[in-house]
Amino acid sequence: MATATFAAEAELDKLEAAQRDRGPSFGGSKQRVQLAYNVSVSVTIARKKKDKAPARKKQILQDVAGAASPGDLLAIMGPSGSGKTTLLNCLSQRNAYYTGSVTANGARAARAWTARNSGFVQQEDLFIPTLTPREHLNFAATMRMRGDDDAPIKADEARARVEELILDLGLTKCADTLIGGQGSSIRGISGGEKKRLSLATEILGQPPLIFLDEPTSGLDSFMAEVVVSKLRALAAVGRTVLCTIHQPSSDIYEQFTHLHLLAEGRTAYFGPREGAVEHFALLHHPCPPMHNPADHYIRLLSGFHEEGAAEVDKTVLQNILDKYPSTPAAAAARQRAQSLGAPAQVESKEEGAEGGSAAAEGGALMRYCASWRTQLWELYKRTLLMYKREPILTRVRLAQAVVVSVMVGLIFLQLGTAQSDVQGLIGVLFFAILNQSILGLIGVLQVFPLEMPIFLREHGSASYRVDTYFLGRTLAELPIQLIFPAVYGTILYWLVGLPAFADTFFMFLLYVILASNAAISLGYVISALAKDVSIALALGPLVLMPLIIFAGLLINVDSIPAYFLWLSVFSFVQYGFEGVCIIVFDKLPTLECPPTGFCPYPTGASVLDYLSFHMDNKWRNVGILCALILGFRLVAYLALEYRAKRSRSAGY
Ligand SMILES: Nc1ncnc2c1ncn2[C@@H]1O[C@H](COP(=O)(O)OP(=O)(O)OP(=O)(O)O)[C@@H](O)[C@H]1O
Repeated sequence: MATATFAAEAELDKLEAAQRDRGPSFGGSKQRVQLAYNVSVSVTIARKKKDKAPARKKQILQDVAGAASPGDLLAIMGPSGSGKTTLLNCLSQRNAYYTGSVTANGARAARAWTARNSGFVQQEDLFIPTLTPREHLNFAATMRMRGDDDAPIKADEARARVEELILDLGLTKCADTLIGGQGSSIRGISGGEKKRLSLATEILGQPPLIFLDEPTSGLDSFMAEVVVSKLRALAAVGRTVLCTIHQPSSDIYEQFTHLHLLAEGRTAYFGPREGAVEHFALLHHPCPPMHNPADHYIRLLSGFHEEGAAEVDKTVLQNILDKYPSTPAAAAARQRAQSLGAPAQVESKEEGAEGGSAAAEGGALMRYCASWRTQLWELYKRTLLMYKREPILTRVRLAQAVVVSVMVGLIFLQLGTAQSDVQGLIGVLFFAILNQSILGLIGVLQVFPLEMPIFLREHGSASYRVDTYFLGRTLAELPIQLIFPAVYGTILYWLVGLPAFADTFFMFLLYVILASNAAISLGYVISALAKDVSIALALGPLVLMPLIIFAGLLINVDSIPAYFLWLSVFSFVQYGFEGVCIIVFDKLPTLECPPTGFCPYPTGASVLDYLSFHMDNKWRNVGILCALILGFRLVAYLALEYRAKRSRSAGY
């Protein structure tokens, strides 16, 4: 065992020397982290209503212990379902519901500390598809990089670091190509390039600790080797690198300094890579000559103890797992973990021995690198760029506003003031508000569900706050949300021939814009709460329907049942409709009556009476619409905060 450790250290020395010769490249880490862990995870499987079986606990990880120090490239290996991702999530504090301990340099690794001092490369590559790798990295650098004095890094230094990484990770060729993917029509960069971009994003800030979940998944063997050799180079300059990996090729396997082999949530081996050969030989399962040891171990841990065996034999696996704690490898692992700072006794977070648990910390304040203003500005710019790069949606919405207003304007072309025009006037005023409300609400339903995984990831890695994200995103959309209803309202107003008074026209536009924005704000609430786009699209019309019914046309506002009055309070369609009716009919003091026969609406005021609308509500409705806009937006923001908090404490 000692021989194996020395061999690994000698190899590390060689790599470090090569790295020094090659120049600064990945840059050394300011801090060094020794990680030691001993964790268990269990989940409660809820009782099904049908069968009478009680709820039961499922053990996912059981006393899984190990350690990693600067220079280590630790591979967490095991068959599918063995607990690799769960372990990585515990070590990176993304899973807060473990018992046991994870220490960094001898102290409990708190969640906020880990978020600041580690990079986490997820299995799934998540990027804004309309950005280029260079833009994405520059954004990440501004948000996450700190200088030597712990202050945000200067812009030129950040750019230089981005260029260095682009070069180091072989991204030069695709640096200015749109990333694509994520449901966008842009084809974008390749899977290997995305994986290297993920790695570049996470090591930008030179974190001393790097976690990677299946960094080679979806890559061809050459690209997989390239990625793992980059990880080895990162370890060689003093980083502590831990990754899960399913079944590495022998060349990739040779790059790892340490292994943590898992099966059924238990440790089958922890220690230096070379020591595994000796360990399995000791257990009478030596790796056959000329075999990839990784294949041999995974076969054993999957229960196939002989090459070519068709049936799973769990007794061999149980034997390996049961014997592990009493092997020299386990003793060495315990000694190493203790020397790297693991507590002698495992303490349980659930029992409160660890004080503030990571779960409780989930809601604690994260420390951000960029200032509040910088975050807001960068997020605002990024959203604008996204709209600029995919202009089709914006163009379609503008076309919608123009086409609908022209069409409706032509249907109600130049209405007069005769009794027969009153129905048309009421109808077109209702439609003016209704149409913009529906389009506004539906138009934003997909905003947050589509971006949620990226938002949660970026927020989770302390790139930006929830409020700056929400404000940046919504402020960038504001010009569209003001201009399009204004275009729609202007065309409709003059085609229909509504009273030609400047104040009436501008008040009309104000109501159309405010009602549309109240609907958009409600759309943000649904969008922030919905788990995915389809749920948001199903909820949107459901929520909007009663608000339309209570607008004052389909049912008189005085006839709304008492038990629904609370709901009608939120009907922005009603406030907008009443508002436009007030300003238009106020300017129509007399409506032409037929020479003979019934004349139900001799004046504009009689129309308002019929609708139970009140002149005094003209400015009150403006105020209520503004309050609804702010209120709905506040709720949407709180919904995002809630989701971010849940994701921080539950692990993502
Ligand atoms: N929240 C949960 N509830 C119930 N079972 C869970 C939960 N999370 C994980 N598991 C189970 O725990 C086991 C380990 O899961 P984990 O994702 O860590 O395995 P893995 O080794 O990473 O698998 P793979 O290689 O397939 O990604 C699996 O059987 C999984 O189904």
